[in-house]
Amino acid sequence: MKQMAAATKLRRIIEDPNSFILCPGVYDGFSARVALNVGFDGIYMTGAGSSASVLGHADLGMMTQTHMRNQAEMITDLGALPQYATTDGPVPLIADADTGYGGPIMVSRTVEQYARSGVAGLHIEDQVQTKRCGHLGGKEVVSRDVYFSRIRAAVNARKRIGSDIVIIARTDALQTHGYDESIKRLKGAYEAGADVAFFEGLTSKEQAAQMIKAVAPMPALLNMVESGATPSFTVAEAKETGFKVMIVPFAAIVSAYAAMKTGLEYLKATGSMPDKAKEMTPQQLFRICGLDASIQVDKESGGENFKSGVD
Ligand SMILES: C[C@](O)(C(=O)O)[C@H](CC(=O)O)C(=O)O
Repeated sequence: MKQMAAATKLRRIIEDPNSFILCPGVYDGFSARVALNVGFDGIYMTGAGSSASVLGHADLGMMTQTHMRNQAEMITDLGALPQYATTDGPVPLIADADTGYGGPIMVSRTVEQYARSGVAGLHIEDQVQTKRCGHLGGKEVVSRDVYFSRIRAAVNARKRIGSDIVIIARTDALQTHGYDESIKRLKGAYEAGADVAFFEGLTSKEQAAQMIKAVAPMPALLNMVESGATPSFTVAEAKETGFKVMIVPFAAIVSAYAAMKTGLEYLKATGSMPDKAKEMTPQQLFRICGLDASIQVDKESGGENFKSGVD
């Protein structure tokens, strides 16, 4: 059976009144592998995490469109591997697309390229080009008209290439323009053809519930940044509030940071790795990254490169 595109798969989930999708944030090939091995139905490419991983810099708009697209494509390639894809297609990736990286022409190009790279959904926001993480103070947003032109460019691009890629309209307007303006922006984005509402920086559970009602029937995404502007929601709470999608951008990176720091501090202090880390063999590490599937490819092709195994 021909596989459905990941975008179509995500679109069906969003359109199904009984579905909900939880996507942990991944930021590179390794974190994507770990999330896929754990078995999530969808994954999220965090721009903040990618910026930290690829550039070693904060989420201040330093990642270019090319960086982000390349990163997204590497991750969708992994989610399409036979060991992760289901009969109805690859594991859907929702990818951060920041401001779309320019005017309508660049937004359009971003949507086309993300779609061609197998991205299932992407979010475009209304921050100025010198953007920052949505949970930092001092944000600035563009006018409603400029924002809507970004959304229109995204929707037109999707239609032009006949893709099902899910367009998620994000607004960062709460900080400077307030709740009502943010709702106007999301509703206007829906009228312009966006599929999902992403109200950045919701400050309370009541506000989240109010927002869901206000934007209905537009489905909504919850950005669960722990210790950010938004209170902590469990998946059960997000579902009950009426969200369709929940992303947890820092799920992998904060876990990785804690473990990395502990291991490195231990090495520095003692001159040796912690016992737990020592237990992992190179083979085990590479098995996380598909070692056995790669060896199988060689074997099935008549290759003899791994005849005597790797163990
Ligand atoms: C969702 C987000 O765009 C991301 O890059 O993951 C960030 C997360 C963060 O930096 O807190 C955002 O909310 O702006």
